[in-house]
Amino acid sequence: MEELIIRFTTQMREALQIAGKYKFRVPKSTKFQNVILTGLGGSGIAGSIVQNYVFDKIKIPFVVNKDYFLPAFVGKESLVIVSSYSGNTEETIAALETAIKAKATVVCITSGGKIAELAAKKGIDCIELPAGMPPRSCIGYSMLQVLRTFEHFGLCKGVLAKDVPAAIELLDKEEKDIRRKAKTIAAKLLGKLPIIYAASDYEGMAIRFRQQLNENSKVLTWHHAIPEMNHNELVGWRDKDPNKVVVLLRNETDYDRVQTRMEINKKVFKQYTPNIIEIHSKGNSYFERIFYLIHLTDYVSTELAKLREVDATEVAVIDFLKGSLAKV
Ligand SMILES: O=P(O)(O)OC[C@H]1O[C@H](O)[C@H](O)[C@@H](O)[C@@H]1O
Repeated sequence: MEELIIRFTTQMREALQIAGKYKFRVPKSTKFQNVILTGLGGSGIAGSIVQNYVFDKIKIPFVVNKDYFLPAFVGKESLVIVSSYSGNTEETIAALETAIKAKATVVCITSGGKIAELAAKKGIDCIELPAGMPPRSCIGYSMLQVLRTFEHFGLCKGVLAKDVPAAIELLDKEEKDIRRKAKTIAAKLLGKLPIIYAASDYEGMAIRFRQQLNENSKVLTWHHAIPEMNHNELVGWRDKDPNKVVVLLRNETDYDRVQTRMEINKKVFKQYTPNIIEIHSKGNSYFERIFYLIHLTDYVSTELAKLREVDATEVAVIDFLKGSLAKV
């Protein structure tokens, strides 16, 4: 896993090439009434992050779907982006079949599997990714193709040409510092329950970190977003527990009232745990900050795996689950 994280900016460069070369079958002038991205785990998360980004830009509804089913409104006027790295995730295949039946415009993002087969059979747009890696390590490949699709249909602009190259430069420059920071953070997480908080527009990022701690470090963790957690979860902070560690993902650009909330929240957390880690992003654009945080927290997850003496790559329990499901 660590080797894949080390080559993250190489992956991003390759992802830019894949995006640049891909020629869509569906014309860019096609207009939609809504957009749905369907995908699970390491492939669905790109959708959640892009959803946070386009929230204040996109003029039509955009729903991220992590299930077998699609919303009832999906029809001829919908764009359905099907994201599955392996192309074999049963929930995503089911959603693709529903999208085809509903006559939606479909774009698949995959390295192969049944989804690539179905896309070829039906003549559907399919952006192919290099195969053979764990899906969660391919977020650079998948996120850039989601952005490519959005840019093709005029749903956002400038990210691939400007923000992503700037992010690559930033990560290459910061690589040593990021790795050093990751080791320090992982040491503070060891043996504790991490509780991740971020501003709402970085909730996708908080989920990504949670998922990486689950799959790579093999730990339980939870996340919540601010301001929403100020209206419920904050009241749950009542018992002193030095085994909890709060991880605040912070950005210079976080809305000022949210930053004020974080400061007040810290005062509350401090009454119950001495462990508060603040991770500050770097970068001048949303995606520079996102890729900075992804890269840093990916390393945190593998450093924590090393400290816990677990294999970051294996997901035996998910294999067991899929094997059991296949028998039913
Ligand atoms: O991207 P996909 O191939 O559809 O996989 C979706 C998910 O499937 C499995 O559960 C893996 O353990 C996850 O890491 C992965 O993110």
